[in-house]
Amino acid sequence: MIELVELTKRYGQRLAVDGLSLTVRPGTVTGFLGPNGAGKSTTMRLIVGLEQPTRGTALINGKPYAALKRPLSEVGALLEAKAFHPGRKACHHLRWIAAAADVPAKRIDEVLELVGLTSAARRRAGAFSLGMAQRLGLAAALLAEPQVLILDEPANGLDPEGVNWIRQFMRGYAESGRTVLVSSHLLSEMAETADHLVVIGKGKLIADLPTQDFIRTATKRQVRVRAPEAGRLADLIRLADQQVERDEDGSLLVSGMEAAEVGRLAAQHAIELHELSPQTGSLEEAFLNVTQGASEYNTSPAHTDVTTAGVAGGNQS
Ligand SMILES: Nc1ncnc2c1ncn2[C@@H]1O[C@H](COP(=O)(O)OP(=O)(O)OP(=O)(O)O)[C@@H](O)[C@H]1O
Repeated sequence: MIELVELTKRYGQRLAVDGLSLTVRPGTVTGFLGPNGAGKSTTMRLIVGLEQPTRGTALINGKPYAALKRPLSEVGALLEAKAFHPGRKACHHLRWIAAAADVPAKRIDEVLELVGLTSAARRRAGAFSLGMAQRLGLAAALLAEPQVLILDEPANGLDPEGVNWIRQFMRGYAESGRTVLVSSHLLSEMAETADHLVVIGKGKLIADLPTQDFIRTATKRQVRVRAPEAGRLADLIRLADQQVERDEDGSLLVSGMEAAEVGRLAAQHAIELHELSPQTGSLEEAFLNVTQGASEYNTSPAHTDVTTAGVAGGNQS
């Protein structure tokens, strides 16, 4: 379990983490989300004692990192993919960590096998691709079979097989009763992996709740309806003071009513229905809704102005 109490980190004028209080529980994968610069990596570094808080505390299994007797068997962290000596072979990198953590050498082969790096064990880590470096970092984090796993963007650089593997792995790890905290910008991936979400913006807590609740509360709930007499049904819905819009494919998207209510209304007026389906929003939609205004680095809309773009002196005439 990880507990943060009023955790705060200031760098000069900048409050990177601002009074974060939350608990990351065992048995679940907790996704840690936030726009760029929100303070996710800083929070993770504070948890594992790589930074000192300006104020507040971070506890792992009830203790600050520095007070853990066998830190590597309590918490494994993958924070920086290329945190190894580039000239060292992968197996040698793991050997010194194993020695420091008092882990038997045979465990090195097990973790290399687990992350799919057995065939690269004797290659120099400096020549590894980003995906291979991530796998090696994960192998190091897992050496002492820690109770708590903290992963900062672990899917970064992984190929599709690797992304799928890490998702299954994190789920399995949490199901065995351990704690997993993982940050990621891959929201569709997070929607499938995380049971619970912590969302921060500008260092502050925005949301801390189960993934499905987060999506439900932060997105528009709609019901899609297909009916030959869509126009008549739309009029009845508006008469009931609810909102309805026509989608491009001719179906209706009703807001403010449950599917059963729309079905009842249609039945009362003998309107034939060809589809009646509640629409669930996406994690991406929910994330964008709640982090509006909490993002420091906003971009302009993603379209290209063809009248001026890419043409030096394009507005001369
Ligand atoms: N060592 C440091 N010195 C000064 N400022 C820092 C330092 N580390 C982080 N910051 C600042 O703290 C803020 C939070 O950064 P952090 O890397 O924790 O965000 P993040 O949520 O992990 O972002 P991203 O999604 O881009 O990785 C940023 O404004 C960053 O510039």
